[in-house]
Amino acid sequence: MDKNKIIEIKDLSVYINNLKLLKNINLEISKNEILLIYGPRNAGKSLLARSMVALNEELFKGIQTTGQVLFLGEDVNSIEKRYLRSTIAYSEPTFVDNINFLTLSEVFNLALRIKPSDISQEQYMLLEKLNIAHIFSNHSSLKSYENFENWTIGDKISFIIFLSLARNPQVFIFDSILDHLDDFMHKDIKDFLFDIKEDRSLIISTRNLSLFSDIAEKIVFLDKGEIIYKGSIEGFLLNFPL
Ligand SMILES: Nc1ncnc2c1ncn2[C@@H]1O[C@H](COP(=O)(O)OP(=O)(O)OP(=O)(O)O)[C@@H](O)[C@H]1O
Repeated sequence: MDKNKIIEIKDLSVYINNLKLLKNINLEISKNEILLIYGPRNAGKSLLARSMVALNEELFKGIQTTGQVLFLGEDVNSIEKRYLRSTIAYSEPTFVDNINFLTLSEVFNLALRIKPSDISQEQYMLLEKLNIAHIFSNHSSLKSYENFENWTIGDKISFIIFLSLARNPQVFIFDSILDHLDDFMHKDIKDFLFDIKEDRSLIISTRNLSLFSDIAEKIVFLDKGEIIYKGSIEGFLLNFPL
């Protein structure tokens, strides 16, 4: 098997209530690669992204899948879910809202089994790169950020990336979540993602190609559940000028 091939999708179709919403998808994702899943609203980006962590069946009734999604050669449906979702870190915009139901201490305890004030030097440096170290710089700041309602959306997205990284995943999937960053955060997060892609794969789904075309190598253009184009960004822009 090609060791660089991390995810392989073979003739994947997804039906909900007998409606074919993803149509015969074939796709490979390799190590060290940033792949963009690009397409308009309802193109099927989330269905495709979630199929890589076997999540659609858990979320929706009346779903039927044909074809296969392989992670390192193994069908994702036969991989233990907890392991699958720590090695493929999937995040999407509802995470940003759902985190409001917990406090910072609770999230730290659940995810890392430590208190926010007990982070290591290494973790602090990571938070610095993600632009959120100021929150962890002293007790009074930690106190004022204990409630996530006091965080900006950008800070919460950075924090979600921090938590995913702690589990050392081999693949990151950002399902539309990075579209919610402002321009200032965008540049820093993109630099950060470019740094961490070594030995990993990054999959970014977006409706806004121009935000990520400078860091991605490969693009899949989806429309109405079908792959319309798959290949290099340059090739895409030649065929489908923005
Ligand atoms: N649970 C569901 N029941 C019925 N149809 C669904 C369900 N989930 C998704 N769909 C349909 O599947 C299609 C693809 O949806 P999906 O959420 O994957 O699109 P998307 O490209 O991620 O869109 P967006 O950019 O708006 O997030 C849409 O037509 C959507 O209406």
